[in-house]
Amino acid sequence: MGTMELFSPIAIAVLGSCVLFLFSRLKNLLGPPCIQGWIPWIGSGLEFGKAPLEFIEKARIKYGPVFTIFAMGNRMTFVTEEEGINVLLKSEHVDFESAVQSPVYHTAWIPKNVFSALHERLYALMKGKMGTFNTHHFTGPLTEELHDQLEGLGTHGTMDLTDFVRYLLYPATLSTLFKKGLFLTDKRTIKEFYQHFKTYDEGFEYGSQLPEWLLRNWSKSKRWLLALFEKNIGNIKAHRSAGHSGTLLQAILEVVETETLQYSPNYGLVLLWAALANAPPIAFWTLGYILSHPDIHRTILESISSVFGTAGKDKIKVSEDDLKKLLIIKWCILESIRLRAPGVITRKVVKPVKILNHTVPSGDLLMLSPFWLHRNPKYFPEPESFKPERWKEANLDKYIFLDYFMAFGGGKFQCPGRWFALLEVQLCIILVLYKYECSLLDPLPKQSSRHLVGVPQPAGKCWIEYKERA
Ligand code: HEM
Repeated sequence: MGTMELFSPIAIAVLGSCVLFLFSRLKNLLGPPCIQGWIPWIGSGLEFGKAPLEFIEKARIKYGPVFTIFAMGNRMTFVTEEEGINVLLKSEHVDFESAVQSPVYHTAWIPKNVFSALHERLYALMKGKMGTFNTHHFTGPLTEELHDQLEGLGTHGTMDLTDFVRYLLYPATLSTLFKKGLFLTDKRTIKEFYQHFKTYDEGFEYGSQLPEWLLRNWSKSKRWLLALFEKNIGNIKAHRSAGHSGTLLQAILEVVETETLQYSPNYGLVLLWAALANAPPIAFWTLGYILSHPDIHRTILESISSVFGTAGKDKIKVSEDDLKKLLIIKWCILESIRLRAPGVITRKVVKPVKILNHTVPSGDLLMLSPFWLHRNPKYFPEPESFKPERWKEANLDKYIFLDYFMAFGGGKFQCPGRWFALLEVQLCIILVLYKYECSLLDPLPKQSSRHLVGVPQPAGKCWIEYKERA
């Protein structure tokens, strides 16, 4: 073969792809162990998709503290211990925005350029408005809204606990963060709203990855919710109660509209999901855990009586001081969040990073599972037990959680709604247990392991019986 032939375009292309192939194998060799299945692109997606939470824990046991799962064209590298967690939370070479841009586009049609242009400003705004200096502004309005809802429950009844907490928290959250009385006005809209939000929330994870034509019902509900915001956006912007600086959504829309007039309903939808997807299931789990631990239930009732007296009929006001005296309830909420933490948080690797003796290549999604991290006995002794008293060790006065508690994520973009979420669940539990004698009619269900995004939902129904205190 002559030199000219050796350098023909075909030979160069073949040689080039061999080098690329070898290079990618080498990258894989240096990278963490990879579970890649045998079907191109889908990889281990089929098995992973069936029960993702269990799949990642089995992978950790088999492959060690850092491993990669290849599924649906994505490389997801999981970190489970200090070294990897530090990289995920602190390295300059991993990025939050690049990791969530695509899911945000799929779930709310916000284009990547708009999202990047606005994200830092909106995050700073939410962190301020719902931060520790400001949460006390929400205590009064949330309490009032919850009282109104409790009145609708009557003197006694039975209800599915999931519906019970939604019925209390959806209107209270929307009125406080969006606009008083938003959406939930007449019976028909309430029913439709609940149905569409449920479908949207349940399909959120698939919707964030798969093409929309595969998910017709989900897509219909997403469009319905977007149309609802479109119809109401003028009204939301116009409505200001006297002497108030406006709601969180109003402030967000002001910032969005400095950049574009087109995507206000889309931002409404993102905030709707963030505000309603996690806190109500946490209220479910907390009430569920309290009511299925008689000693803890009794201690809580005693502390509520010592602060507000025993009669359950008054529309009590709750002060910051009262909340401090009811620390046991906050511990129960945090312990429930520990045990029912989101399946994953994620960042994108933008420059290769070294974790233990592996190099994780750029383009990988770096993933951490708060749910499993909270079950590591190295970080939380007796991890499966519901032990509110472990929160004694946390410096909650200084707003510091326990080490390795990662349910709200961490680093620069930790959940900006965490203090608001804790407050609303606290108020909900106080007011329910003050007004009603409650008991569960079913054993507390297990968590569903179908989803990785957000707080796990219960796998089955659980009914609550409530009766006004004499
Ligand atoms: C117990 C309830 C909640 C849990 C467990 C939770 C958890 C989380 C987690 C894990 C993240 C990702 C953080 C990261 O990747 O480091 C997040 C982000 C976020 N959360 Fe929450 N959250 C809760 C309630 C709320 C509430 C009530 C709001 C109210 C609006 C909210 C608003 C947000 C927003 C807007 C983001 C995205 C922040 C960004 O774009 O940078 N969350 N949350």
